[in-house]
Amino acid sequence: MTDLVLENVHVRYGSGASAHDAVRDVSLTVGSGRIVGLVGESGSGKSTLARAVVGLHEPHAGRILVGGTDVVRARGREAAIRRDVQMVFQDASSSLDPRMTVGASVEEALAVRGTVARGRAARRAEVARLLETVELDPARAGDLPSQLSGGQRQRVAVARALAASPRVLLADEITSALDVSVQGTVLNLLRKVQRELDLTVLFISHNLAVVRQLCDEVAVMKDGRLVEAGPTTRVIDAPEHPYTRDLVDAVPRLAAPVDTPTLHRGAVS
Ligand SMILES: Nc1ncnc2c1ncn2[C@@H]1O[C@H](COP(=O)(O)OP(=O)(O)OP(=O)(O)O)[C@@H](O)[C@H]1O
Repeated sequence: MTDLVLENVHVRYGSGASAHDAVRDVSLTVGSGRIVGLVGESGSGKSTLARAVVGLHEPHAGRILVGGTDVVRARGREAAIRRDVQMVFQDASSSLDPRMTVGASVEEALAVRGTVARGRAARRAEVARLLETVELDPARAGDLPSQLSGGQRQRVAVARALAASPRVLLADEITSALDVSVQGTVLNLLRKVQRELDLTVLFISHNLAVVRQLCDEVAVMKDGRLVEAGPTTRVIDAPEHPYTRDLVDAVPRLAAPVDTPTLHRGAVS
């Protein structure tokens, strides 16, 4: 059981006159095994917040707790805590080494994170298992990223994140670089692994229709601050903050709930 708790988190870029507070006093809880959507217009601070959680930015103030442990203080000291939180980015093309095969890339994630240290055969078996988990044929392990589709590359990125056996996954616009036709399959995969592994997920997205289908709760950011958070249906169907209302009104289909055709709420494909 691992929850992610943000307490009064501030993240500042630069210093002095050029200082810019990209995240201001954000407090948010992602309950264990829950999926919380983080929405807000471009530049509102969503990625900065997620990057602070995985240690790519140092918070200027506040606490970030994973399963009750302050990860900012523990960082650099406890590899196990670092492994607990993994992030998948928007563009798998830039996060995968183009010269490295898919299998080597996943194996590297295992090796760097120390998940499997027992010889090559064990690592290869673990790579095959991870590829199967993300529904990629292990026979593709010898392929280069350029031989895969965008959706398949994103599956490899998910497999690399899962190599660390994380308890918390941050997904930052993981489908926005993909064709609409494959977005649903990647989202279904995310839901499948979230359920199978009981992951705690912070799901950053511009797409409120997807957030409505996927997320238990939603948090709304504007200018670095959290302006509203709550159960997804409540926030989308009865927004309290005018900014949330504007976001919802900008997506006419949200006015009446609809099924997103490629995303299956009940059965996991
Ligand atoms: N490395 C950086 N140095 C300085 N400022 C930055 C840096 N990265 C982001 N910012 C600024 O911080 C603010 C928040 O940016 P951030 O990327 O976190 O927003 P976002 O909500 O994730 O936007 P998007 O949806 O476009 O990804 C913006 O004003 C942005 O210009």
